[in-house]
Amino acid sequence: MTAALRFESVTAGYGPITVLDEASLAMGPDEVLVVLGANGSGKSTVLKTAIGLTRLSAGRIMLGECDISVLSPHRRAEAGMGYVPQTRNVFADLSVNDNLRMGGFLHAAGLTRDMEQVFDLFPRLRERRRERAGDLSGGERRMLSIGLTLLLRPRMLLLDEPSSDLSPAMITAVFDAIRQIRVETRIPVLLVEQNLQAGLSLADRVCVMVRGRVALEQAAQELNREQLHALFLEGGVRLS
Ligand SMILES: Nc1ncnc2c1ncn2[C@@H]1O[C@H](COP(=O)(O)OP(=O)(O)OP(=O)(O)O)[C@@H](O)[C@H]1O
Repeated sequence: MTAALRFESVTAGYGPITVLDEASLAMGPDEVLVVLGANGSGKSTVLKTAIGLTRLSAGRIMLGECDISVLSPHRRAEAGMGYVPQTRNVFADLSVNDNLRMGGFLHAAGLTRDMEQVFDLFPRLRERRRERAGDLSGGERRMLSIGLTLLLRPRMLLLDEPSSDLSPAMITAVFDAIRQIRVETRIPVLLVEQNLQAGLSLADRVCVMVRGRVALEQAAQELNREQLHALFLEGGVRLS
């Protein structure tokens, strides 16, 4: 079966700095692949490399049967890669409604329906749709950020630490929504997480990064907790 996204011995980084060191991983066409690892192990760099924001010095990246290693980020977005960054990417001075109207400009004909789908996923956004995005809580902004990406009708989702800086209740709401997106669309998801419990709750496959290398890639069901502990300790983080 052809993977939806595959890294083949990818070495990549920022300018002269190498972060990913011959990283290989594969995400099936109907799969949630969760990338775990300690702080600074290179998780976010995996996503940034997937969407073309780093310098690739060796290896290649395949989107289905296509080698996208030299495609620009906007071509990768056109090819259906929907990226939700960790940092806020909403227009603080615009209302929730106007953010979504701007985000949905590519599919204007179906915008009303698409916006309703976003509001169905995130009822909290419907309640606050006339308020400035800058006045939303961190969790609500994360919801809006995911909603904006969904309006592009992506063929895969790449999510960078959707749990970061959120309260437990917000983490539950955001992860329930990701689960719902999967039920409705079956699109594959590449999810970077530091929150082990949240990440594992969605994972079909797990990949653990240690200092820029893929130290483990395995079906979530087969995951050996001891091995996971050892890898996190190697990466400098003690699991609770
Ligand atoms: N724009 C950048 N320029 C130079 N170095 C960077 C840049 N972004 C990240 N790095 C470095 O790359 C390494 C991996 O960072 P990355 O953000 O991928 O790790 P991470 O596993 O996602 O960490 P965290 O969980 O803390 O977000 C770190 O040493 C970091 O300092």
